[in-house]
Amino acid sequence: MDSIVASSRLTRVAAQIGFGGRIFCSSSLRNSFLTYAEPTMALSTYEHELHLAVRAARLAARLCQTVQKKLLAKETQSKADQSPVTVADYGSQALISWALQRECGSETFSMVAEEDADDLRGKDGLEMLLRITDLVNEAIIAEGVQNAPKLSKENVLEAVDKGRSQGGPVGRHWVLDPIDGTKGFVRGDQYAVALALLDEGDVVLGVLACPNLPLKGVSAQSSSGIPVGCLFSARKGAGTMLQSLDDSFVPQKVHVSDVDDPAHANFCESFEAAHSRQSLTERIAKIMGVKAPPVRIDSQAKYGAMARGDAAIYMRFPHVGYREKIWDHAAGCIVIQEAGGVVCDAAGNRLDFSKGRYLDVEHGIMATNPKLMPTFLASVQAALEAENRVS
Ligand SMILES: Nc1ncnc2c1ncn2[C@@H]1O[C@H](COP(=O)(O)O)[C@@H](O)[C@H]1OP(=O)(O)O
Ligand SMILES: [Mg+2]
Ligand SMILES: [Mg+2]
Ligand SMILES: [Mg+2]
Repeated sequence: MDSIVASSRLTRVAAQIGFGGRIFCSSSLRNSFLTYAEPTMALSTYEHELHLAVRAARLAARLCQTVQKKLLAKETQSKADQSPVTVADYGSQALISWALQRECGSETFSMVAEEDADDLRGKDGLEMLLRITDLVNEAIIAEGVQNAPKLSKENVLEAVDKGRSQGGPVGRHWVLDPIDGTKGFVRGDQYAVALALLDEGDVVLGVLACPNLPLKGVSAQSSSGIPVGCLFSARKGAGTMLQSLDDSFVPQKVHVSDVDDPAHANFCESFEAAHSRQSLTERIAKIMGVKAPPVRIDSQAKYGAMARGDAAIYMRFPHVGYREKIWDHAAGCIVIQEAGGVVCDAAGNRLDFSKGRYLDVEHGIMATNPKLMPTFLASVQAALEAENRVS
């Protein structure tokens, strides 16, 4: 049975306790919570942690939506257009860090996240820090969190700086991109709050909150009145679920496209030409026999869209010298894999998230269904060889 449906009883109990009660994450303490909540109920592995991740990502997504609305309506005073984005990045990271530590305890908590609080400390960062602190407190109040103390600016700094962990192959580490796709966020387009859990070097769960992604497929994007706001969640061995961010949509299991003829396949890639070598991806598509034009979307929303079959192929080939980070792919990778897809680098290696904050890959990252993967890999290698011959 899928994780979201199977956890409905726990969800009810946990929802009653909310962020006001502390639900522990270590297995012994978790059992004590379960004994208290429901003596006969057994939790599948990581089910409880997935529930916490979904709640935390949803909370952060609401903060991002608030900031994005102000940004687009130009209600926010802007020294530079980047400023409100930074507020949302920090706010999202602080909220998720705070929410997870509140539930899991802070003693053994480890998080590898994109942002740190260096720029917020000191005089120049004070105004921004105060705005972030307000946003975070407003989000906690709006969520109706019981017994939540008001966070001070020092609490916010600490929460953000909890993301400095180096990760690695031992123990558990949360992996967070508080806003993935900053450029899409500024444009009013796609972005994602991406949260995953690493256990002994393996990604065991992932959540992608995509506030602007249409519920009915990415091609519905331009039509007005189409409901938006998707939340993808995946747990090792339990599949990938899609639910709406506002809970108006019954959670359902999703699968990658099963198309096996490249002529009927489409591919997705970065919206930003500066993030991906679009001449290379065009060449790969041509060699492979893909006829449809690329679907260009910002952020890991691409992985979510692909997990439900909006596109059959994912390509990301950054410009030479760019080094990938684990928070840009951990959640998206398990969302695809649990939906039946395969993710690897251009040499066919699985992605290794156990090496620290960086993700070292050969040339780029690719994903598709198992039927298309051999042709896809061969096409990528042919395109890279052709490129080498030319240069
Ligand atoms: N020069 C770059 N090349 C590739 N990716 C980049 C570059 N600069 C930032 N990114 C990151 O690429 C991701 C966006 O992916 P996409 O290009 O598929 O939309 C984000 O994680 C973004 O960081 P950030 O999290 O700060 O937005
Ligand atoms: Mg990112
Ligand atoms: Mg980011
Ligand atoms: Mg960034």
